[in-house]
Amino acid sequence: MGNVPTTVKHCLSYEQLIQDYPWLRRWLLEEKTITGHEYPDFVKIVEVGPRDGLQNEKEIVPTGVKIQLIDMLSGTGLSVIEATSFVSSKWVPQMADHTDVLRGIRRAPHVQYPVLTPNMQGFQDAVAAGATEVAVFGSASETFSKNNINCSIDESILRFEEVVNAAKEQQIPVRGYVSCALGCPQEGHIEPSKVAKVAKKLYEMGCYEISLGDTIGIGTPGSMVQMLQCVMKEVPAKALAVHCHDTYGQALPNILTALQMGVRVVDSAVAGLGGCPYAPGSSGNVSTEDVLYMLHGMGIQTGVNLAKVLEAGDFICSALNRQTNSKVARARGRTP
Ligand SMILES: CC(C)(COP(=O)([O-])OP(=O)([O-])OC[C@H]1O[C@@H](n2cnc3c(N)ncnc32)[C@H](O)[C@@H]1OP(=O)([O-])[O-])[C@@H](O)C(=O)NCCC(=O)NCCSC(=O)C[C@@](C)(O)CC(=O)[O-]
Repeated sequence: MGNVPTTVKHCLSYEQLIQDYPWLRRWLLEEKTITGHEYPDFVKIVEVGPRDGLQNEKEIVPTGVKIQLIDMLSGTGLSVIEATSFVSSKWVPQMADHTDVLRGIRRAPHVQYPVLTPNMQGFQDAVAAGATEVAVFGSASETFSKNNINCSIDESILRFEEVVNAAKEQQIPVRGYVSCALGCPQEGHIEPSKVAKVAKKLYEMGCYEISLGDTIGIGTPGSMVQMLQCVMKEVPAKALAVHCHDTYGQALPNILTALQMGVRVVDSAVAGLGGCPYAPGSSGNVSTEDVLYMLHGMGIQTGVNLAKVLEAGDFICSALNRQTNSKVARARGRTP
């Protein structure tokens, strides 16, 4: 059953309410719609805090802290926790301990722990460290591709094909990212057709899910609609995820818009950690706590326990000696 405002609940019985308000009855019982939009019963959350959240930290975060964070998140009901990246430590020093992190975590049976692998070297190192799921990460912006992974978009596609083919042989699922889906820190506006082109290539080569990244958090529901309309001509909604940074405070409306359009997977980071080292000005990911609060408030299930995610957020904020970026955590007085 959906949520009925508590103030209203106290005045009238639930039965009385749904009898008196046909629109409410329709929403709660029949159409599962809110103001005319269809929403899913369940949304999958992909927790990216340990990777996207921590990769930009200036001070090296102790490996033990990363492991403890992932272990705490494993007990929250999350089914996917992106653990680390097998990238060059010269490019991203914070992820240099990828092997120790992956080997150190206590894997929960129901949880996948994907890791980023930009090329065959990363893929081989990841598999040697015990990775059972990997992610390749491309971009819709030429400049960002060059800055982030030191190659053009076309070159990156060739590299990813190698990774995906090798992964297929070992039955390792591959997720694909398209960065700069709503704008680029260097090029500004990115045509939706460019996003769709890269998304299509990743999907056709065998990525089971394509995560569309608003890397610098610049999008609005308007640009999200335009981009998704274009991408959905090439990749089915069921294979798409949205990955929103909250630089301009647009992440939740953008996610809501994506859900209205049929997206069922949302990336987020505990405590709103994050920022991309190659995207100046990008702030944290949308916080997992805030996404859960919104979804649960709409009667959408996630299987994730908000209270336990708040505890993991307390832990990492204390370890980093910083305030949470989660509005829900702040509203609940959880500033370490
Ligand atoms: C892709 C490379 C490696 C190319 O880097 P490169 O310098 O072009 O690599 P190369 O092939 O020319 O090799 C140069 C050296 O790097 C080594 N190397 C080569 N590959 C690897 C590897 N996998 N792991 C470790 N070392 C590696 C290689 O062995 C060699 O070592 P040397 O002989 O000089 O000692 C580099 O550009 C890189 O590591 N980039 C990673 C950037 C990154 O992690 N960015 C953040 C993640 S993306 C993101 O955050 C966006 C996302 C996904 O969240 C979505 C969104 O928000 O939109």
